[in-house]
Amino acid sequence: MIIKDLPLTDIHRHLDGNIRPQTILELGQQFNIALPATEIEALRPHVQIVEAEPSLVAFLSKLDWGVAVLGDLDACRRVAYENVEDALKAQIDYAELRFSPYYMAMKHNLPVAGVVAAVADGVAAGCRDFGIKANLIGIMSRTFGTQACQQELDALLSHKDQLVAIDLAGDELGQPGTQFISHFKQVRDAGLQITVHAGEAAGPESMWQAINELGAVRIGHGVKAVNDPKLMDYLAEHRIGIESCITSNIQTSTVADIAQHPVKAFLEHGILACLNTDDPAVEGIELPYEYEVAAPKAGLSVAQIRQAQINGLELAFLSAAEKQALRDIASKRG
Ligand SMILES: O=c1[nH]cnc2c1ncn2[C@@H]1O[C@H](CO)[C@@H](O)[C@H]1O
Ligand SMILES: [Zn+2]
Repeated sequence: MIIKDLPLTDIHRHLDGNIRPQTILELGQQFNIALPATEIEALRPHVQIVEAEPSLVAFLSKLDWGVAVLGDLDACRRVAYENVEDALKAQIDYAELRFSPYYMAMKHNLPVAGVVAAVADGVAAGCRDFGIKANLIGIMSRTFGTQACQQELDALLSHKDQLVAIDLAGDELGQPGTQFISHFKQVRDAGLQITVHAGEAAGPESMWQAINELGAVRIGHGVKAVNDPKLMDYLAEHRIGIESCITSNIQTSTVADIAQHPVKAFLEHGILACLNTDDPAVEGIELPYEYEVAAPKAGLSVAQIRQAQINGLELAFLSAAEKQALRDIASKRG
């Protein structure tokens, strides 16, 4: 259940994993790109998860058509803008939208820094038109290796004033965090916050590495922490946030059975875990589904779901004053 008089946040939401199937069709037409289908229902299984995929990497391939139709910077601006509209429709008060400019630029050789500017522009226009608050997190797509990530980081840091944090996403098993120590030193030197996808495909050691060597203050997914009691204690004690994405974890086969999802154990342990979507259009879900269907199936009580909602704002990369402003707005409407 969503508590109406508390701010609703989605702080783990990939903008480039949330490109509408209809927009994929339209942009495909606009840029003369041959898609696997020309009609929305036939396209859907190519861009959306139908049943759980065998692995994270298999799941991630479903994002590929969405970025394949980004034929110019205006297309990037459009999907960024539509993402804010989607967030409003999902009742979200504050979103942290993350995106990988290299991944978005790749297919049509767009200028990577240009993609960052276009996304920032589209999100700013969306926030003005739809009246919600959003910040941007820049992603380094580890799947494409360390050199591509350095190029991606250069582009992101050239627009660092538009970003609140940097993330590392993609193939966690194939490209371990140990390869990205120098990248994250640059992120810390630039004064940006750090969240890292870890403990999703790889084990708890990947989370320790993200915290100790990369400087992560939040972890995306982190499901494998349940296998490491010392890490559970550490996360609680040091207030390292866990950005849980229950449905995503089922669809990537990271968690076999939703009733066994570790987010309940995290909350019981006093860890700051919150509920998020990950890639809503690809998953075919939205944030209310995570609160109203997925979280109860994962065994969360009403009080635990409420705590998760509170944690989402607590973990947000916002100042205390910005958080209070969001609380004030929500309490008036409740
Ligand atoms: O659940 C996830 N785990 C790891 N990486 C992800 C997930 N969802 C999307 N991406 C990755 O994020 C970038 C686009 O924002 C891409 O690198 C995509 O593969
Ligand atoms: Zn993610």
